[in-house]
Amino acid sequence: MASVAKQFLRPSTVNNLTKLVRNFSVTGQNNYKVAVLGASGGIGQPMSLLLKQTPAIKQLALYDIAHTPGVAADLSHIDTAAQVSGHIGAEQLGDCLTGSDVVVIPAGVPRKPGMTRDDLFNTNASIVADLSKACAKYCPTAFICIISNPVNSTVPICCEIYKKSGVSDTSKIFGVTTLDVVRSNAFIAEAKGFDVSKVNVPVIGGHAGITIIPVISQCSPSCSFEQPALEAITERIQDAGTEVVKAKAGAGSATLSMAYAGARFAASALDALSGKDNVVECAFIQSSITAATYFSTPLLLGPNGVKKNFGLGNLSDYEKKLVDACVPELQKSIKKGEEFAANFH
Ligand SMILES: NC(=O)c1ccc[n+]([C@@H]2O[C@H](COP(=O)([O-])OP(=O)(O)OC[C@H]3O[C@@H](n4cnc5c(N)ncnc54)[C@H](O)[C@@H]3O)[C@@H](O)[C@H]2O)c1
Ligand SMILES: O=C(O)C[C@H](O)C(=O)O
Repeated sequence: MASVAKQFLRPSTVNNLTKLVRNFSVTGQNNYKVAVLGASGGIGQPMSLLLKQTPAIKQLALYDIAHTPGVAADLSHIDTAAQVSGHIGAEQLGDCLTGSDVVVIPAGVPRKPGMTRDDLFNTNASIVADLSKACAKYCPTAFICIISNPVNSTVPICCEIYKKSGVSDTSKIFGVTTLDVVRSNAFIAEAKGFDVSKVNVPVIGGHAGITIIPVISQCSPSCSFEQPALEAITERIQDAGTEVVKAKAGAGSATLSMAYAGARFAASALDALSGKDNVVECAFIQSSITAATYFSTPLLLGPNGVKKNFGLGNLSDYEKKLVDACVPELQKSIKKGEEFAANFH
């Protein structure tokens, strides 16, 4: 199989706001409705700011259980085309979602020091299940971009809730693992002295600890590390979320970098919807690539979701060992999500 790196074109979205706006000024018509669920949060607010500046968006619908009228009023004063609406509380969720083409979901609580992402499950599982049920009802054909942790369980929850709601097509439900790609690009560019805007590292697996697998052997431009350095940078990427949680010392987890990564993935979804070619992102989706029924790999996105799953590509022996260790961990998280959804009403 040809190396994914050759097929894994740098996503159409880019590494700074100006290019992001220019990128959509070229390809995006002012056509689409994007909803953000959890829009008042640490991720939701900066991500909504970035989305407000995307010409392809004609309506930006902001939903939360608190503060959304203020966030919407604030953003609506920005002189860009997207019309902003604020929606607060369950009775306004339907209006927020109806007609949405892309829904981004950062709703839920973040980690504090000493917690794992799985420790968030008891709180965030029901939040994501409720919001998934509403998406299945009001915008069943939208791209659903789940940020809320634990992603390795919340994406299966969303898919199962869709099926329970009578929506069999779950092919546009994505776990947003873009921050792992963004981090890998940044850390490797720094280590190798590369121009970071030209670095692309596929990240496969899931979004927690050892399930995060940067495929450095497929890095573009190509690079290599001695084994100790390779293990060190791999572990830094796997633990990067915890690095931020510790640095924030109880004030939460990554928000600004996630807002950037979430806006990038949403912009790629809009690119795909508009029919742009070569829209490639890694995301956590239902998958038959490994024994885990959900797995993140590089995906070619199109108007109907995934056009092509590039799979694992050629892995090094080290990366194959990482995948072997990842799969049972993923299977446990997936099962936990599916069992929750089965009992959710
Ligand atoms: N996928 C990733 O790479 C990634 C990266 C960073 C953070 N996260 C996750 O994103 C989530 C949000 O993090 P944050 O820092 O923005 O948290 P935050 O607490 O700052 O914001 C969360 C927002 O969700 C809202 N909310 C809570 N329940 C809701 C509901 N039922 N409906 C709608 N909105 C609701 C809250 O009011 C709040 O505004 C966390 O679960 C965090 O772990 C994921
Ligand atoms: O680490 C966290 O809890 C948030 C997020 O998953 C991250 O990777 O930053």
